[in-house]
Amino acid sequence: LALAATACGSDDESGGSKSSGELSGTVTWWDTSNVGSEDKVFKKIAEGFEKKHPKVDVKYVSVPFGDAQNKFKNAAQAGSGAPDVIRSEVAWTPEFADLGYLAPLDGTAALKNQDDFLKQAVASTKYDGKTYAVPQVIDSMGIFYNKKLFKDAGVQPPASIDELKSVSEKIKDKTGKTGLYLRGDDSYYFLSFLYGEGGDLVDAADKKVTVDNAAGVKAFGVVKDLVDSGAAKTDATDGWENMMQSFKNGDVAMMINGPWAVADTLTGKEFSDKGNLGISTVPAGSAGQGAPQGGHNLAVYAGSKNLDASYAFVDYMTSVEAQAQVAGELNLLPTRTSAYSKQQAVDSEIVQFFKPVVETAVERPWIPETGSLFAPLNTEYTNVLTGQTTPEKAAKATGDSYRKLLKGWK
Ligand SMILES: C[C@H]1O[C@H](O[C@H]2[C@H](O)[C@@H](O)[C@@H](O[C@H]3[C@H](O)[C@@H](O)[C@@H](O[C@H]4[C@H](O)[C@@H](O)[C@@H](O)O[C@@H]4CO)O[C@@H]3CO)O[C@@H]2CO)[C@H](O)[C@H](O)[C@@H]1N[C@H]1C[C@@H](CO)[C@H](O)[C@@H](O)[C@@H]1O
Repeated sequence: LALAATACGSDDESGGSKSSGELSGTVTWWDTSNVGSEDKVFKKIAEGFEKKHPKVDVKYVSVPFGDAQNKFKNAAQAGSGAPDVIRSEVAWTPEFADLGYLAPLDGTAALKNQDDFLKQAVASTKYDGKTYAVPQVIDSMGIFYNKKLFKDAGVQPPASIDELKSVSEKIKDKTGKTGLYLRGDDSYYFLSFLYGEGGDLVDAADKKVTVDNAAGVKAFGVVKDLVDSGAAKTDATDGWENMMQSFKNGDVAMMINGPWAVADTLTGKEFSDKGNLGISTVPAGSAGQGAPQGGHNLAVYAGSKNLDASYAFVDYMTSVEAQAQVAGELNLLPTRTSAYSKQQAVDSEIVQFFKPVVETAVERPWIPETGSLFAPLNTEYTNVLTGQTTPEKAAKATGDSYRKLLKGWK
């Protein structure tokens, strides 16, 4: 890859910047954040970078989350059309790094005060002993609930699957509404149920596929029963839209979701008084309680022609000030410890709720294949919820797919 010589100074061989003068040129940034809610704030912060560096022009490109991973891989592979900076989801980062598409950031201006980052947020940015991204947001999941519906039904947030079912039954009796919207087209929304039965997708330490063990079968049975019993409603497609509309319109009393859903939720008629939005921990299963860890990093494309400005942009967008603003305006979780004591983060009930949740969230193995575990799981999960397959068959089919993906794993 040709190392870029910026307009004012050149990068030395290591990619570190020796340019003494002002940064200049363009930085194209692919942002995957939700359009209409999150994107506005990230754009605003990026404009602050341009004010600080008047000779740099940030080209903001909004790329849907569902398209960005493949779009970036295709562009990087073709060597044309890739952005300078990409918002790289935690599972994409090890894969992009493994493919050589990301610039190592150690020793560059992108990485400042590394010790300030939460260790579980840093984990997905490290690959083969190098740092390939900077953590921007970290997240996990909880039960979002409609306090008015809960009051009308005389119920409290459910702490277990059994309580989830009894609470849903009371809500149905008293208000006619369905208790839970369970997203059916994205198996990330299955993980808290899998962890609740003591299961997991894989055991990376033992290089063992575990999604098809007894706990995995049981977990598929739990979510199937939630739908079959009427405690939850689901859809095989357009899950995000249907879940958000149902909850925002008060058609369901609960959804399991994460901080990235808050800004959009608060635009719903049921939550014009944001005090009506309650949030609680995901229900425990028969073996325990756990929610998944997700989030997003900012990474620099290895073939960027403007590494210096890209490093500076990544540093700026993940700074304490930027993270505090994002916590205040979007209720997203900082990845810097120091950001949690900033007033905007302290004042956010959502951030304060999720802080201990992300500290105990279940981490996935940050290996290049981690992101690829969801496509086969999505198929089986959706088919279980729509009655097209059984928990036993779904677990087995998923396990078989994983053993094809993870060469040599048991
Ligand atoms: C299937 C996909 O499986 C995995 O994704 C996992 C992911 O690894 C999990 O961590 C989890 O992500 C959380 C996330 O952590 C959490 O923050 C939130 O993100 C918010 C943002 O916060 C919000 O700002 C906004 O952006 O919107 C975001 C989304 O709401 O919610 C996410 C969960 O939705 O769950 C993902 C699964 O969804 C793979 O990584 C691929 O993405 C794969 N898709 C490709 C697979 C290709 C081959 O089939 C196919 O050809 C391609 O077309 C498909 O693109």
